[in-house]
Amino acid sequence: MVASRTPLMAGNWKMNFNHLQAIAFVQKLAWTLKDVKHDFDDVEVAVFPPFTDIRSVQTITQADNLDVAYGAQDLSEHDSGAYTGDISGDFIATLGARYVLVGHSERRTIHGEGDDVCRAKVNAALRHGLVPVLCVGESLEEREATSNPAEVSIAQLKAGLADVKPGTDIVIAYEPVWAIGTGKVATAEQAQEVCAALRVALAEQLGDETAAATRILYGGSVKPDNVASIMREPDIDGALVGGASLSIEDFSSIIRYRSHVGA
Ligand SMILES: O=C(CO)COP(=O)(O)O
Repeated sequence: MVASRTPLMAGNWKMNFNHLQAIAFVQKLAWTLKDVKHDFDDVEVAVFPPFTDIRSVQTITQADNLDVAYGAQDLSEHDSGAYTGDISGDFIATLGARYVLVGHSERRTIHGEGDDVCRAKVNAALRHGLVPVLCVGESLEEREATSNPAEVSIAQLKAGLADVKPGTDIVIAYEPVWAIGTGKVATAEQAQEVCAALRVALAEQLGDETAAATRILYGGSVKPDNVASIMREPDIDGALVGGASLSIEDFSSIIRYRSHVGA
């Protein structure tokens, strides 16, 4: 269990960067962040590269003694065997990864992963000592069809965590589908409203102590110019960044959000 809600700034590279590009990117990120460590002392940084890059990211972070965690963007719900194309949580953990995304909206919509699959994947991650980052969020149609914008996310959270025990180290990422890759960021108030409701749902499911210690991230068009206002909200403990995490300049600025004017 995390002792406190250390802010987590996570870059989801999606299907970008081959392993050679990943090496160049992480080396440059290390170089860029080296002299400004005091700006983000108490912030945890993580990247989520494609599977084929993880070994290279491990090597670079070890060689440079770099304080950047990494994780996979998905995992198999199975541990080993005849599952062509699947990647086991065991393989990911053996590469020194700390995290794994589960139920990203692109997996849910493009690959048809429903709540049962997400639940099995959360359990698989935990079996291998990985911290699952369970992604939840509503589509525009779902948001418009209800008076409670948190309804869909709460249902996804409860289903995904159905077998999780109190005290387990997990991360939740609220990513409204209508804000992903669209440039349409949720307002800080909209993001806070759902994240606060998710914390209440966490408390109902796993108890107050776990809910108070669990990090809830916001994702969806996070950029250097909106991250500080999002991070000011009391129930938002970090960001899951897509497009802007592919730019050294933008991602390092997001990591250093505390140094932004007015932050
Ligand atoms: O899906 C996301 C992160 O997982 C968000 O992507 P964008 O930051 O590109 O909107």
